[in-house]
Amino acid sequence: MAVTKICCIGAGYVGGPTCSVIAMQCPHIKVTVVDISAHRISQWNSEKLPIYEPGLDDIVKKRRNVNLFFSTNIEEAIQEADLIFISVNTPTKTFGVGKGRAADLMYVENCARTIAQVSTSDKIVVEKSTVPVRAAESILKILSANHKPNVKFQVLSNPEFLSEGVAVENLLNADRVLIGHEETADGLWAFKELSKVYLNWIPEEKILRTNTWSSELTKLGANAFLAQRISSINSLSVMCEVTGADVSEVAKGIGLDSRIGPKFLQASVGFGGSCFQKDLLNLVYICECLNIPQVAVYWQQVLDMNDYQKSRFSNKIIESLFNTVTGKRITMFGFAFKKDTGDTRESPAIHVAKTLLDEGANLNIYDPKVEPEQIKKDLTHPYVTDNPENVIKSIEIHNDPYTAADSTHAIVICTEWDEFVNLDYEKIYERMIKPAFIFDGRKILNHEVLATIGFQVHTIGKR
Ligand SMILES: NC(=O)C1=CN([C@@H]2O[C@H](COP(=O)(O)OP(=O)(O)OC[C@H]3O[C@@H](n4cnc5c(N)ncnc54)[C@H](O)[C@@H]3O)[C@@H](O)[C@H]2O)C=CC1
Ligand SMILES: O=C(O)[C@H]1O[C@H](OP(=O)(O)OP(=O)(O)OC[C@H]2O[C@@H](n3ccc(=O)[nH]c3=O)[C@H](O)[C@@H]2O)[C@H](O)[C@@H](O)[C@@H]1O
Repeated sequence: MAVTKICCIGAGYVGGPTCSVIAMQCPHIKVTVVDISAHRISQWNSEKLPIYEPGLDDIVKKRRNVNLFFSTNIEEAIQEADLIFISVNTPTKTFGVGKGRAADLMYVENCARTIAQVSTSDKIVVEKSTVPVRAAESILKILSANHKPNVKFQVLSNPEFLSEGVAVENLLNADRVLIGHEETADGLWAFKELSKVYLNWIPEEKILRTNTWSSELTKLGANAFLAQRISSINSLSVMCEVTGADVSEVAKGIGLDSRIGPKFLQASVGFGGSCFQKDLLNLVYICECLNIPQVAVYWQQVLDMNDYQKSRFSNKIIESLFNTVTGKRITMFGFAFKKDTGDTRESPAIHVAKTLLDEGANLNIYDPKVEPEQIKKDLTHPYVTDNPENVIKSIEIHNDPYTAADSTHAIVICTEWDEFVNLDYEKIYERMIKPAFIFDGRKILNHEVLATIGFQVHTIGKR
């Protein structure tokens, strides 16, 4: 069998871009991305895609309705596919056993049940969602217990390593494609079939073959390592602020060691995004279940340091503004969890906004890509406030950075959007209440120039 039809369940930040790139690189394969959300599918079929990702619009325009399809007809897409990616969300559980820590595998399990129920031919089922180690075992058990006669399944683990904002670039030039398979002849066969899809554009030496459990654990481990580097440099940023060292200089000096390397050493307001926290919590929970508390405590510290960094930054804003922000108006530049995405999941900006709102501040928020409705949704979520009406009264969402800064006491940079670097800060300064403050949570601005203009400048990791 050669794979000619792929179905991807889950049209999100992973399923959408990944399948668009597969469709572009494999014109001979029909790729159908399905979702239970009719709204999401209609967005994928519209002019304005549901996610902002540089380069994605072009690919979708070229391949949509050629060999790339977005559909809500999940059963049909599963039935006709040779290979099925499960790319659904695996959020942190919000209830029951493991609440607040374990990954909720409900959506993955639902997919497995649907696949088993509707499949009338053999399938390769590929776990692309990030899952706890040994999740493939549960998927296989569900498939095996519910399948139609004479239908066989192989389950592969093929975790995704893309970063939002550079997803297309990451997918086209992946550092590696990791495929874990069952250690049997059928498992090896399934590995080869999936490899053949990637070999259309990924060099063979970049395809890494492991057993299923290694593959699952590698994904959690990779995110834990990346997050750990950020917490490590953020911990040094605290020391810099009390000693007079400069964290940018320290990071450069550390990163020039070829054993360490320069990436992921950018001190910040703290890491955000849908995965680092979720995957670390999951790793910690797995360690506790495996009765290895020493390892659990080790990784928990990465999260604790991140919480500390987010609180430190928010508290610094209040302290600097003479210990009160009640009734003051503050500008937030950036709401997404990083630049070049409209995604706000676990964005540190939400933490900063919550702290300031709790203290009675009013906020003018500007982000080039986050939808106003999303900002309102995030800031009126029960985790953020028990008084949503009050929050709505206290925030203004702007579509221009200059009006956002008008008559405010301070600007807080929460996201490192390139456009913030080149704004006319003299013009902005003139329109602000004095003394005018800038809190650069991303270390992207020229602080000397800002100080010369008259701003009181505060940043991370530098006195
Ligand atoms: N966002 C990212 O950058 C990355 C995410 N991941 C992992 O990939 C997985 C997916 O993440 P995202 O794409 O960000 O999630 P997402 O929330 O953007 O998309 C998931 C989609 O799955 C759909 N869905 C849920 N259950 C379904 C079902 N039974 N049938 C059909 N559709 C269903 C949802 O409606 C949603 O549209 C997660 O496990 C995540 O940890 C991995 C690497 C990168
Ligand atoms: O599993 C996932 O979801 C993905 O998680 C991250 O990707 P992503 O969250 O999209 O973005 P990152 O570039 O990793 O940034 C995460 C957060 O860390 C922050 N960050 C990043 C790098 C740095 O040096 N300092 C820093 O504070 C970013 O601003 C952002 O808030 C990983 O980088 C991907 O490899 C992985 O596939």
